[in-house]
Amino acid sequence: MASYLRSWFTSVPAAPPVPNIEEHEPESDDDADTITIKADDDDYDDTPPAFPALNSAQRAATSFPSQSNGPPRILSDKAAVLMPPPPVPVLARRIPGVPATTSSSLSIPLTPNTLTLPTSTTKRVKASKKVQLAPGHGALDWANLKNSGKDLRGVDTLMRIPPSVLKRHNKRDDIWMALYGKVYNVTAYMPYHPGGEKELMRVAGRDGTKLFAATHGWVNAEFMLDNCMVGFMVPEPEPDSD
Ligand code: HEM
Repeated sequence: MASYLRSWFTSVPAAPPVPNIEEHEPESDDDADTITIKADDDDYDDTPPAFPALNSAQRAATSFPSQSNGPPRILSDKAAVLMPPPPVPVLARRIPGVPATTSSSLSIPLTPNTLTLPTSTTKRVKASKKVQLAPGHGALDWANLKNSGKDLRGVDTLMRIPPSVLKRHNKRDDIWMALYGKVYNVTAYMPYHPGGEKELMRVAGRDGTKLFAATHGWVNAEFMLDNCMVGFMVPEPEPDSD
């Protein structure tokens, strides 16, 4: 057994010999076919080529004598001859809130009223007085009802209506009002009014033009209520003097 093991160990082949690498200086640089790889990085010349090339026509044509051969000159404060800055416009020099004192004909007259800065950037928003309308009573619903062909006037013909007659129609279920000289039966419109029925009742049976214009002059009541019109406002007739 021991002899077997001995013979097994002694028959293991020996490791291959490590080659010994040595650096050699090239014998001669004159040989053009030989490319020599130098071991030391310090021997490389990393300077970039001159651009434009030193012997280029571009460089020869330059008008700066100091630049003829070297790299471009960097402008220093001393060497640079710069244009003076443009004059500052009069308006740019104004102080907000202070009227301009200049008498220049081109300056805009500044008054504290027009140019004072707002003291706050918060926009004051007037609280809306719109009411929650019942379902099915929006602007479109009213437009549909108005154009449905249903009689919303309650009268056969347009009439001449004096204030005394208008005054008789001042109840929730029979409400007329005058707007810009025309009289409307707004009974059907009541539940559709975004400002609520209470607001309309304030002008029930009287001329509501002033209040209407003060609240929402932009609303086109003439169009919205065209099928509710019952007549025109006229002055009260003179009592018979018999
Ligand atoms: C019968 C004629 C009238 C029509 C057709 C009418 C129509 C309207 C409409 C379309 C709006 C909504 C406005 C919007 O969206 O900004 C509105 C809102 C309002 N209306 Fe009238 N209106 C009438 C008469 C009046 C009158 C006579 C008053 C006052 C007495 C009044 C008081 C208001 C108010 C307070 C609002 C809410 C405004 C808000 O805070 O946004 N309306 N109305």
